[in-house]
Amino acid sequence: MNTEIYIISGFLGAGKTTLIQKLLKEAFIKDKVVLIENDFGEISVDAAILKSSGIQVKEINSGCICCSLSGDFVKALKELLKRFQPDKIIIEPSGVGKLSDIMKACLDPSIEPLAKVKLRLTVADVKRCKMYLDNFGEFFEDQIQNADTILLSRTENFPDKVKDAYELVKSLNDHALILSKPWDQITSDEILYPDMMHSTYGKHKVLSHEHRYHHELHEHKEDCHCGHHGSHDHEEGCHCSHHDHENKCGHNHSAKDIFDTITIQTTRTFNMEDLKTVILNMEQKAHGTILRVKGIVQGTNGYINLQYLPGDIQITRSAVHGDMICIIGRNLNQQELIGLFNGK
Ligand SMILES: Nc1nc2c(ncn2[C@@H]2O[C@H](COP(=O)(O)OP(=O)(O)OP(=O)(O)O)[C@@H](O)[C@H]2O)c(=O)[nH]1
Repeated sequence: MNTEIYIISGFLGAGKTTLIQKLLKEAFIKDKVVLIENDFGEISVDAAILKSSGIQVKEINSGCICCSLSGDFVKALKELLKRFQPDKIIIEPSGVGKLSDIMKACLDPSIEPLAKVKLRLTVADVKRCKMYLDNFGEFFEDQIQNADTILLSRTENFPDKVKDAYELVKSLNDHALILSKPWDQITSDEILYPDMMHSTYGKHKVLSHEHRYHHELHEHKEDCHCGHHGSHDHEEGCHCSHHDHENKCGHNHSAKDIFDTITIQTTRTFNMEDLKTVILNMEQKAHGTILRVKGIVQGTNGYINLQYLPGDIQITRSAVHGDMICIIGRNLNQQELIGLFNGK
């Protein structure tokens, strides 16, 4: 039997890892699952967290799957399929990865006989999606436009943002199913088998997955406006958003061109208050824009899980051990940030 591939994409901090934890617990509990993690730092914080779920995790770090590692990714995927013969593979691309690139790899002729993409899901944060679209549209749009299910996150915290977020993602992709229920009210079945379920928000034309992939793979004629061009030849006059720029790295920009990532290993023991102070100083010292920070560090009473998004800091106890912090942003001052976390 073919392995099923589930791609869980979404911009930085949208909730991909949280969703994967939910799926593993609720829906995939009896399955043999391998998870492919492509985190943005040198060490994957998400992989460490997800390994604690007891599943096989393959980390692909330091770069986006799509660009520098594209050949390696296909190779790694093939090896995993042959070695583990899993029922399911979950791929969590980096928050600044492009879903179209992951799809391209999964449709590689060497993968197709072994595994089929069952779901392309993008998580979109209702609070930040407009900001991400305005500032990092190339990545955000690609994730939204290539999804067949879009799951809105943080809807319970920001109910007033749900309608606008819904309209925004729908304007970018009107063939996807958009799910907007708070996650504690939505079952994994509703997420994974949406063809049988209904969304809470508006009516959707729901295509079966089979139909969607067929749609993706059909031949694109000159006047085709389907928005899902994957592998046709792009002429000069073509305005679709999926050009294969074969002369360069495979697409317009890779995450490395746009984002700075800093990985800090620290032996420092933090108390909660220290860490809060560091975070408060961080935005000032960074000089540029910090988009996401996450890490696991030693605390005075056990390990601490740090999750930061602009305007949102979460510091909780961690069952998983670690000594690493990853920061992603733009125009960051690396030395200042390393010094800050190391107490210098
Ligand atoms: N309240 C609320 N919090 C959420 C939701 N989704 C994610 N979070 C929180 O947001 C933070 C980031 O979530 P992750 O699941 O790590 O996000 P991610 O997309 O894997 O992040 P990156 O891999 O760094 O891009 C965590 O602290 C989560 O608990 C949601 O729907 N509601």
